[in-house]
Amino acid sequence: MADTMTLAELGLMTPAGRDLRLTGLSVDSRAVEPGHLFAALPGSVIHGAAFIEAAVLRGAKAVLTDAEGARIAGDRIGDAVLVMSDDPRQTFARVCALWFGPHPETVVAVTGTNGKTSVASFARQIWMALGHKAVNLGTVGVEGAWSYPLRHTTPDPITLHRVLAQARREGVTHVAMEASSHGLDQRRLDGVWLAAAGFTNFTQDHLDYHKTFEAYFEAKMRLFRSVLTEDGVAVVNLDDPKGAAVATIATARGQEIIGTGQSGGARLRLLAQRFDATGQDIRFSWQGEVQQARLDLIGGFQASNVLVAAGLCIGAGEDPEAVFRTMPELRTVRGRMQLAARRGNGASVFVDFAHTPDAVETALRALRPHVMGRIVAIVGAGGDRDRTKRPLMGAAAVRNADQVIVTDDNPRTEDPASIRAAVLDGVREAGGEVCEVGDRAEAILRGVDALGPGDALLVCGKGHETGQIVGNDIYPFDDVEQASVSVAVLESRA
Ligand SMILES: CC(=O)N[C@H]1[C@@H](OP(=O)(O)OP(=O)(O)OC[C@H]2O[C@@H](n3ccc(=O)[nH]c3=O)[C@H](O)[C@@H]2O)O[C@H](CO)[C@@H](O)[C@@H]1O[C@H](C)C(=O)N[C@@H](C)C(=O)N[C@H](CCC(=O)O)C(=O)O
Ligand SMILES: Nc1ncnc2c1ncn2[C@@H]1O[C@H](COP(=O)(O)OP(=O)(O)OP(=O)(O)O)[C@@H](O)[C@H]1O
Ligand SMILES: N[C@H](CCC[C@H](N)C(=O)O)C(=O)O
Ligand SMILES: [Mg+2]
Repeated sequence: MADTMTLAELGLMTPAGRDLRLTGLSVDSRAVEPGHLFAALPGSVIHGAAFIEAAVLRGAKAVLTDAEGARIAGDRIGDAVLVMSDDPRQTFARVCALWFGPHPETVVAVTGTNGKTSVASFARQIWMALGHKAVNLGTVGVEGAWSYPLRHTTPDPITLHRVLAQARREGVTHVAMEASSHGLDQRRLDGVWLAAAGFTNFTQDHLDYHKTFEAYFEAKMRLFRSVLTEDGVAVVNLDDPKGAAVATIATARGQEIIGTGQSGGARLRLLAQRFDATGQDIRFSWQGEVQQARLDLIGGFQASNVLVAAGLCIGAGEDPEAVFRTMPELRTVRGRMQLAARRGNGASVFVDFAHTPDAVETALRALRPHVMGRIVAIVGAGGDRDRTKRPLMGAAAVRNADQVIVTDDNPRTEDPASIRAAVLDGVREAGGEVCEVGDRAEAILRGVDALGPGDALLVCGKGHETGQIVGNDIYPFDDVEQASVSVAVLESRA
């Protein structure tokens, strides 16, 4: 990382052709230190230009903004130098890349409503099995050959480039990162050079932010339209209804396509799956050549994620045969169809991160072929998030489970009872057996108690999370731990 850099070294031009030396970068006026460049970005709540005066008072020497920002700032910019850009978020992302210096040699990114963390983890596991020093970066932080906590799935460009440059210094050569729709829309990863980019699927989420399905899809497509260059490889799950549209966008950019899935046109094509209690065997073909592999992973959709991950590794230069040989070593991602506990009567408890209608449906349907008895589902929806998905999640649960318990999942600043009521509306509309248990620990206990021999419980929504967010507080809570505790309590009573 540079101690200081000039505007010219960062590729920034001022209207008067002035240059000056900067001591740092910030997007938040409260983080500005003397000599910083302050990026006054158009926000979803307010334009950052409203804070230019505060940033200059704290010593900002240069301000990067757009025409609207310059208008808002007026003469409050004082002696600081104004740098204008039509797309200041993109310019800022590129500035961050230059400031923090090179990232690991090979970076791939994956987008999609569901499956990003799983694909990123599988790609990292494949690389590590092949002897590379690799990490995945996203919802679960940075994991693998080097670890680092993160607050966002796709961090802001300052954090992202600081962390990537540090990973390189730690000897990391390969990174698989998640590209969230917020991150893509806000150009957070526009300064990253990608070898390959992947698409898993497109269903409902985050409409609170994007407003329409079209805007949500277009945000995701920025990965192929803008971030991945022409010589990058696009790995596209063609089984998704939007897969063909994604492939068309990538082809128009001249990107090489690796299609995955059951579709006839897939270069990495899934031919057959056979499920058992601990995982599945898959038959697939690579450019027509048939292969077979054992996956110790629960859920048919995990095979789809594994193929996208394999495609990304091949797209980034690995030998396909070597990649396929690593498949039996892949382990489930924390909190994704994770076997958390087993009762004395043989019933299993799985913890999964399903927090969208499609994920709830996919996860429950995927569990079915692994289970001989009934399936009980625990479901809840997050507060301060897309409200329209709540009844749809309830309906998805009741359509695909034999019994449903509705509970709380991070109510945040909303009234938990009204979130549960919205989920219950969906359950009742679809018809089916349901009970409401607000306290999540008790819901899990009751779910485990309901299990007979051969039954399974799927605890949806929190996956790897270790807290329940109520108001602005986070209370320690871990579904995997609660599942074990519940089994222990019930077995000791038996
Ligand atoms: C909705 C959203 O993504 N907001 C992000 C966005 O904020 P914003 O631009 O809308 O902020 P704003 O409040 O309108 O303020 C505008 C500008 O003024 C600046 N400001 C504000 C106040 C002040 O005193 N001084 C100041 O300079 C802000 O830094 C900002 O640049 O830009 C900020 C700075 O980069 C981010 O911190 C912030 O992420 C918030 C914290 C967030 O929670 N984001 C979540 C929703 C998110 O990004 N999630 C995704 C997806 C997860 C998933 O897949 O489910 C993720 O990648 O994690
Ligand atoms: N390919 C898939 N198709 C449908 N559902 C999936 C798929 N992969 C995972 N899921 C479901 O989505 C949940 C979340 O998976 P994962 O964490 O990999 O997704 P993500 O895209 O990273 O989510 P987030 O946007 O919250 O970061 C899983 O627990 C599972 O229920
Ligand atoms: N990245 C997602 C995770 C949701 C997890 C779920 N437990 C919830 O709180 O809704 C979000 O912040 O919308
Ligand atoms: Mg994720």
